[in-house]
Formats: sequence, C-alpha cells, structure tokens
Amino acid sequence: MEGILVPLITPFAADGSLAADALAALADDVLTQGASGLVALGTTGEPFALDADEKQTVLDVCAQACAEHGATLVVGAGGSDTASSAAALAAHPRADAALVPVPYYVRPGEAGVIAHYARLAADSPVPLLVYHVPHRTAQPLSPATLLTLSRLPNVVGAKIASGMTEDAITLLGDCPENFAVLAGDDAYLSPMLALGARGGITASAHLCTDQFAQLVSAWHKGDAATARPLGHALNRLSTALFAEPNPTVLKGVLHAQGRIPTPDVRLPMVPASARTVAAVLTLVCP
Ligand SMILES: O=C(O)C1=N[C@H](C(=O)O)C[C@H](O)C1
Repeated sequence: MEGILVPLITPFAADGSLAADALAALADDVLTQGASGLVALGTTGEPFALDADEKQTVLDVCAQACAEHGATLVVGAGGSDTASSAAALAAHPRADAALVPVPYYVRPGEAGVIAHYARLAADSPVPLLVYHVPHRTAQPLSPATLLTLSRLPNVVGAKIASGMTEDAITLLGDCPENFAVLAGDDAYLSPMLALGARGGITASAHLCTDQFAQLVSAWHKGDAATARPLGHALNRLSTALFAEPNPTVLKGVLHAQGRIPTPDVRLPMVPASARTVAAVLTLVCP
C-alpha cells in the first residue's frame, strides 16, 4: 500500500449515462503513467449519485485495469452507521483494501469511532484503510485515537486528510512500522511524504500522474533537492483544482483535454466555472 493511488472520477456521456469506455481509458492511462493503484468509488467518483448497477460497472472496470497492470485496487465503502458499512464491505471481497470513512454526520465521539472500526475490521473480508477527513465527517480524532486505530488487527493504513495537524504528525511518528499512512489532502502530499507517508490518494494525480509518482519516489529516496520544487509545483496545481468543489474542476480539465466526453457532474454538484478550469489548464504539463 504505497505510491500514488488515483481516486477515479466517474465520467458521464452526453445522455447522462456512465461512460464506461472513458473510465477504462482513464484507469489505463494513470496506471501506465506510474500510479500504483486505483481507488474505485472514492469521494471523487461521486458514489452518492450512482445507482447499484453503475457502482458495479465502476468496480468491474477498475478491477480489470488493476489486474492488467498488477496494481492495487482500493474500494470506497462505508457510511455513517456500522451495520450498513459492514454490509458494504462484505460486497467487495476482491479488493486489496477498502477505504472506510470515519462515520460522518452522526458525530459518535472517539470511543464510538474506535468501536466502529473494531467491529468492521473483525468481520471484513478485506483489510481496511481508515479515511480520516474531519472537514467532511465533522468528527475530529485525537492522536491517541488514531494510534489506537493503527493497532487494530486488519486495519492496514489510513488516508489522512486533516492537514499537517498534531494528529497526522503523531500518527506518522508513532504508528506501527507496517501501517501505511497515505496523504489524502492533495495540498499536503509533499509535506506528508517528507514526514514518512507511504504515498497518497490524491484526485489531482489524474493530471501529471508521472510527476506525482516521481514526487513519491524522490521523497522515499531522500532526494529533497528534487522533491521540494516538484512538491511546490504540484501543490500549485492541486490548489487550483480544489478552488471549487471536487471533482467539478477536475472534470472540466479532463474534458478540455479530450479525455472524458463531458465535464458533467450529478446534482447536488454543479459544473465548475470556465475561469477556474482555464486557470488549471495553464498549469498542467503538456
Ligand atoms: O476520492 C477521494 O478519495 C478523494 N477525495 C478528496 C475529497 O474530495 O475530499 C480529495 C482527495 O484528493 C481524494
């Protein structure tokens, strides 16, 4: 569980249906360019707006691409209660790991979060990655809670999207050696790698995927002279991509590049402004 895992967008055709061919091409493209794996049905893939058949298509396309490339397949699963999260996990026995968000909206407290993951990990057919994203879940976690989660059997890593906060830094310093901390906040990818993250799950890496992979490899080799300026350049790209809600800008850029048939998103998302998309296009490598 290391390197850059790309949480794929879900492309839509002009008639509103899922564009499976474009999804397969994107998957192949990022894996060819050096991504180590894919995340199917991550937040970036708008899973909240897909029906059961569409989710299955996304999974099948991503599983096939990962099998062809010998890459890692992570599946986004889970919700705001434990029983439905366990049912979602049971449906993904083929994945290498499941990315499970801290239960959102209900704010169960830290003891509830620990009990949630302990139950899921005990029953899950696949290893779990904790997805800590407090700006979406409204559930902060202390460093002690993250360390407790990192020691649960069958919890193999965490995607940390809480910025360079004390919880992230403590986890990087004190988690078990075989626990994979992955950066989940694109703007903090380079600093997280510098502090020991194994890689990242970053939507920005749909673009310039080879450079994101190079950033991971440079920090892992201790080549700060290469990593620092590259990290700053990619951070400028990520900041521009997240100027409006993800994945609206990213879809606008991929469409402008001719890689997906439309820039469409499903409600309640609305397309990004042309100006924001144009700002990213000026930064994207040829
Ligand atoms: O889908 C994901 O996984 C990601 N989602 C984040 C978000 O939209 O908050 C961003 C990150 O790049 C990956």
